[in-house]
Amino acid sequence: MSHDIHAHRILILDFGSQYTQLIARRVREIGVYCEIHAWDMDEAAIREFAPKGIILAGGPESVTENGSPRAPQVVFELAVPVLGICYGMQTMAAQLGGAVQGSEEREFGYARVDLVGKSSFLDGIEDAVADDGVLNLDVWMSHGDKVIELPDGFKVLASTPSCAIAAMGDDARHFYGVQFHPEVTHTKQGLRILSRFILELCGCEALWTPANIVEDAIATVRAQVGDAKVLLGLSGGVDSSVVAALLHRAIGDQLTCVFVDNGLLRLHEGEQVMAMFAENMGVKVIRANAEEKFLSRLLGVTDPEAKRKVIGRTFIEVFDEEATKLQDVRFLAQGTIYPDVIESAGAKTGKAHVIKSHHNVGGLPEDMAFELVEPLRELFKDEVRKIGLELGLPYDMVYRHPFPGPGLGVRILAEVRKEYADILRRADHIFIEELRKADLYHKTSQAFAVFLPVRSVGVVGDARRYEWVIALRAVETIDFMTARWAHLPYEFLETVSNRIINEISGVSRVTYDISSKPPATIEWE
Ligand SMILES: Nc1ncnc2c1ncn2[C@@H]1O[C@H](COP(=O)(O)OP(=O)(O)OP(=O)(O)O)[C@@H](O)[C@H]1O
Ligand SMILES: O=c1[nH]c(=O)c2[nH+]cn([C@@H]3O[C@H](COP(=O)(O)O)[C@@H](O)[C@H]3O)c2[nH]1
Ligand SMILES: NC(=O)CC[C@H](N)C(=O)O
Ligand SMILES: [Mg+2]
Repeated sequence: MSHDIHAHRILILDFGSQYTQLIARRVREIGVYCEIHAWDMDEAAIREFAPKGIILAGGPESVTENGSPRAPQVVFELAVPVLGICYGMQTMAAQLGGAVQGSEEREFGYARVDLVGKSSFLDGIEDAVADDGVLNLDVWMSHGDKVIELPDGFKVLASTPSCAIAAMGDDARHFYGVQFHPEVTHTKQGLRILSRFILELCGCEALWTPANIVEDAIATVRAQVGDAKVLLGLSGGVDSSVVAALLHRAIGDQLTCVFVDNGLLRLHEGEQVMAMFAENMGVKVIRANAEEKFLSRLLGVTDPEAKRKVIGRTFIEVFDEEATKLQDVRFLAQGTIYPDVIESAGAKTGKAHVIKSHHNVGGLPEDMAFELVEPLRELFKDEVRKIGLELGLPYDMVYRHPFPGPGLGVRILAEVRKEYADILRRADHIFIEELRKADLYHKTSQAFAVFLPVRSVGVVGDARRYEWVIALRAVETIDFMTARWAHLPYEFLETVSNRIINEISGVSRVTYDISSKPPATIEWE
């Protein structure tokens, strides 16, 4: 391989902020590999990680409280640049001899900071020049506490009327702190500020590009797998499709995909997956028709968590059966991506509540005979998509909305029955078809229909109708952790509603879900 794309890497220590993943995505966007670890990461592990620079992220706690988190001391002893953002800046100040003042009052939202003092960090980056000749930056703030005394060696780089030390820096050691959030798009020069830190001050090269990532992943998979056989569960969703394309390029015929028709898929999904992979790309795909099996196991099951568990177990059973038929399959490939890894780490440390069990995380049996191949483990969804395009998958496949493994099973708010699934599939298809027609599909992040097991009276062509209710759900989100319901035009919703009620005789009423996440989740179960 021509270069090690992981050699130039940034370490991000997380203090529990909502924005830490966003920082990581920005660093990757700049073209540099990074990892997020908890703030109490082991000192030896930090040394071994050998970062070219460290970012201390934000967090909900207050540095002024006893027992609040601190950065491991080694962070300041590695002789690499360190950037503290918000809580990260505050703890940096406190740990290096400055002082932080607590406050109940939060400064939240847009702010204009004055740039004061020269530094290799912020020089030449500005939004505007005020009448008095002072340079300004438009930034986004979210804090209560503030640094009131600089540590030795630091000077003030930016200030606002309410926050005298809005940025600080020590050019000799390349330690910097910003009270504002450069990772959010509201901070207009945020990406330039982060680029300056990562490319110029840390001296990282931008090696993390789709072409390099693909080349690296192929080499890694070949080294891991040798000439053994690999089985991949292919859903037709973005992640497993990208894994299929990647493995096909890396190991060709050693790859066999199993597409499981569990009876809970979208309309024509099976045919589309087979056409795309088996017919066009020459990938070996087995279609496992397991509708009977899934539906019979789901009989009488109404609890959402119970459904997810039944579906997860049945998937593994089908994979096992197919692997046995193929003989000597040593590896099971999965489309696990970086957010899955971060979120299940959170679940492991007990810091996060289990809201719902995603079918593919932690669902694998302990005594599983396979070794795992997970080439997307380090990637965010937007990176997975870029890799998909790099590998030649069509735009429509790469930019499709995600579809959960339990599929329509968690969109039928009752016992799963084939007649319900058939109605839901058609309603969902109409909704998606209209979104595409109205050029709204790519303006929403995820959209689908939900089957409500409630009967409602209607009148269609002079006749009474007493049938089921369909709810439409469409959201806008970047990370699927939080989401806003999509403000679709009324005329559009009207068209969809009319089509569903007119074309599907089992539906008498359509509603639109106007809940955001939180407090609601994206799926209804
Ligand atoms: N119908 C299916 N047949 C085979 N494997 C499946 C099926 N549904 C899900 N899987 C497996 O479960 C994994 C997780 O599903 P998940 O929905 O998170 O990812 P995806 O379907 O690949 O992508 P997307 O998030 O875009 O839907 C998939 O990568 C795939 O390996
Ligand atoms: O593969 C999956 N297996 C699951 O069990 C599962 N549950 C939810 N989702 C998807 O995750 C995203 C967030 O969904 P929630 O807000 O409902 O938790 C949304 O994109 C959901 O569609 C799943 N995906
Ligand atoms: N966003 C943050 O990192 C906030 C830091 C700290 N909790 C404060 O309120 O100032
Ligand atoms: Mg999916």
